[in-house]
Formats: sequence, C-alpha cells, structure tokens
Amino acid sequence: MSLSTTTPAPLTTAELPGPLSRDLMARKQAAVADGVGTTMPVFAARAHGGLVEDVDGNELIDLGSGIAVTTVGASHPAVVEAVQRQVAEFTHTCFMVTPYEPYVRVAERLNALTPGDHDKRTVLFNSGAEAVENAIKIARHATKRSAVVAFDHAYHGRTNLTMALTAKAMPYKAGFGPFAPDVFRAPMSYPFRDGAGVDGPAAARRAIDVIEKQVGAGDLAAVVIEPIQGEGGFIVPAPGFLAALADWCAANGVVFIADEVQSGIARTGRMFAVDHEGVVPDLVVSAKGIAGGLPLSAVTGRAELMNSVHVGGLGGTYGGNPIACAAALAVFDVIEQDGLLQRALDIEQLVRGRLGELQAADPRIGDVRGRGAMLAIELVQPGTTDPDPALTKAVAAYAHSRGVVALTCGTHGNVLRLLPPLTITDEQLHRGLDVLADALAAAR
Ligand SMILES: Cc1ncc(COP(=O)(O)O)c(CNCCCC(=O)O)c1O
Repeated sequence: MSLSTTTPAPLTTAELPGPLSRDLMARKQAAVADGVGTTMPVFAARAHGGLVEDVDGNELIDLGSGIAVTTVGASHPAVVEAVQRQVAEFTHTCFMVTPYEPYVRVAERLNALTPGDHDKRTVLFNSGAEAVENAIKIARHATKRSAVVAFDHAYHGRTNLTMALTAKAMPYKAGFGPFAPDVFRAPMSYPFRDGAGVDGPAAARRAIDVIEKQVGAGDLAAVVIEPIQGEGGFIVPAPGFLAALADWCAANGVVFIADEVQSGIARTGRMFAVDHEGVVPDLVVSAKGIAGGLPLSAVTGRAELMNSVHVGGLGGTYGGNPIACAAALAVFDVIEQDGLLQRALDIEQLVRGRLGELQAADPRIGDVRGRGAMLAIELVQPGTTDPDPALTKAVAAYAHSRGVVALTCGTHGNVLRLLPPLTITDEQLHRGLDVLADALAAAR
C-alpha cells in the first residue's frame, strides 16, 4: 500500500501493533539495548508529508516529525533528488581532508539566514549535542572564561557536557555522572507557572540576579538557552526575557548562545525562534529540521568569535557530510519556494483554534502555548497548576493506539506537544486533533 498524499489516507488502525511490528519488537528487544526506548508500538515502513506507514500497512498521522526533524516532510522529493544526486558523486571525503562545495554553500546559507547582518562563520557537525558542545568550546576559547549558564527545564543533549546543561535527571542524566564542571543553572521565564506578576524583564532580572550572585560575569563564558524550550515543556518565555538576557550578556562580554536545535529552521513560523523576539544571538546552534532527516548540525556566529579558535581546533570526521549538506540545501530551497514559514503560522492558527475549543471545555488543559508548528498543551489537575503526568501518558497512549504519533515532554511529564511536518494537510491535522479530543474525553 503506497502512502496516499493526495486523497485522504485511510487511517487504518485495524490492529496496532500489527503482526509484523510485533515480530520486529521481539527482535528489537533481543538485539537492541533496553536503554533505547520507543514511543510508538509499530515499525515504520515509509513516510511522506504528514503520514507514516508502518510495516503492516497502517497509515499513521504524524504529529511528531521524528522529534521536529522532518519539518519539510520525510523524503520530500526535492530532498530525495538532491541526496540521490550527491550520493552518486561521493559519500564522504572528510571536509578537513578534501573539502567540498556543498559544505561551503550550507555555511553561506546559514550565515545569511541566521539573525543579524554582521560578519559570520559557520562550522558543521552531525548532532545537536555535538553542535552545542562546540558552541561552548568556541565561547570558552574566545572569552578565556570557563563558566556556562543554562536554565531550569533546559535540554541540550546526551553527551557529558550537554547532560550537565540539561535540567531533567530522569531519564537523561540518572546514573551517568559525574558531569562537566563549571555549569550553573538560572531560573527560566515560565509564564504559566510564573503568573502575571512576572513579565519578561522581571524574569530576566530574576535570572541575572542568580547569575551575578552565583557565577559572576567575570568568569562567565556563555549563557545558553533554547528560545522555546523543547524537551523541558515547550516553554515560550515571556516577551522581553530573551532580549534582556542578550543585552546583559553583551554588556558583560558573555557569549549569548541560542540553542535552536528544536525551535529553528522554520518550525515556529520564522527561520529561527529568536526572530520572533528580535534577538540577535552571538552563536546559533541548529540541527534537526536542517536536513530533512539526514544528520547535520551547525554552529553559526559572529566571525570574531568563530575565528578565535586556532586552525585544527574545530572539526570531526563526518561533520558536514556531503549528502547531509545536499539535503540541507534542498530543505532551504523548499522552505522558501513552498512558503513553509507561512504554512507554520497557518498550522498554528488551525491547531490553536482546535486546542482553544478543547481548553474552554476542559479545565485539565492548564495552558495552550507555542509558536508556529511547535505547540503544546500542559495538563494539570483541574483548576490548578499541579502537573498531571498520568493523564498526559493516557492521552498519548490512546493517540498511539488510534494511529496518531503524538509526543510528550516537560519536566513533570505533563506536556503533550505537537510537531507536525509543515507539509501535513489540514485534513490530516484535523484527523489527528480529533483523536486527541477523543483521547481527552476517554480519560475522564
Ligand atoms: C534544544 C535541543 N538541543 C539539543 C538537542 C540534542 O540534539 P541531538 O541531535 O539529539 O544530539 C535536542 C534534541 N531533542 C530531542 C532529544 C531526543 C532524545 O534524545 O530523547 C534539543 O531539542
């Protein structure tokens, strides 16, 4: 059964998981380390647009995009064509050995697309965590300082330094210490939990006070923040928070690093989430949606910072793999040519409309938040802000059983997030939201 992308695909959920998925799950358990969990009980066979088809022929509505990666859809024709062309030329030479143009073209595009019209440089890597690690390497090298500040609810990766930056212990950090030193944590702007009395500037003053008292600007190399926090709960800071932080960093010679791994590359309706706040970071980290599913990440930033590192100080065997670069160049073109920034805003309007209707009738939906196609509901005990992770788990499980790929997040595990491909159709979105509405009703 081929994925139908023109007519509404039958959401075949006669049996989830089907027999082939069940067999594969048994083999997975016998071959793959238990530490690698899986959200869906089914195995993918193909994916396109807003749909994933499993090995038993069930077609699923994709509200996850492989955790914000297939923003232009899985196997977008332009990406497939670019990858096929490149892979036939060469798969790898190592840019540090025999450089190649696709890497340079990606760097040129990112230098142009990231906020600010200052002179910039880019370096490419493979994963988000690798790029975050290198952004901090660059900041430390440029400032000759070592301390780094991250925020409550932050998520930055699973390597040793990025685990130190990440806030949530289980499952990301438990049992993996000791962690990199000189990492400190500041309070985040969390409007749903801060209340009306703490606006963006006030939350920034709260964070800066902690930074100044517990770290001191003189030892601080960098502040790293997700402009919209992802795994920590799709937390959109109050207006003015990011700008006030960036201004403080600039005034104190501290590198302001925007981790746009999950919020970047058109996901929120702007090329980068900081664009909504008019903030120009010193360094921008991008990954996930950048290459339509191929592993690619980047640090893009002020030339004087990026070039402060000695020759040979940055790199890695696979960084900026040519096939991933070809995919990224196609992704940039698709975003522009297919008007996907506007599509993300249109998705926000559609989804917010549906979620708003649900919230009006259901006091367990404490908050509806996000930007573009990065949206979430925070589920709480009715009329309180007390997290309800059990309800969140039940809603997600119901959605999965009905063939909707839905992801959760949040420090308290009580946030249901929506990350559909921007190429999902309105009809597919509505069908997915219908199932979420049924899930909430079934969980009464
Ligand atoms: C803001 C932000 N920075 C960095 C990262 C890390 O990116 P990697 O490509 O997973 O290393 C992420 C990855 N988020 C999804 C993690 C999924 C999981 O591992 O359970 C992120 O969201």
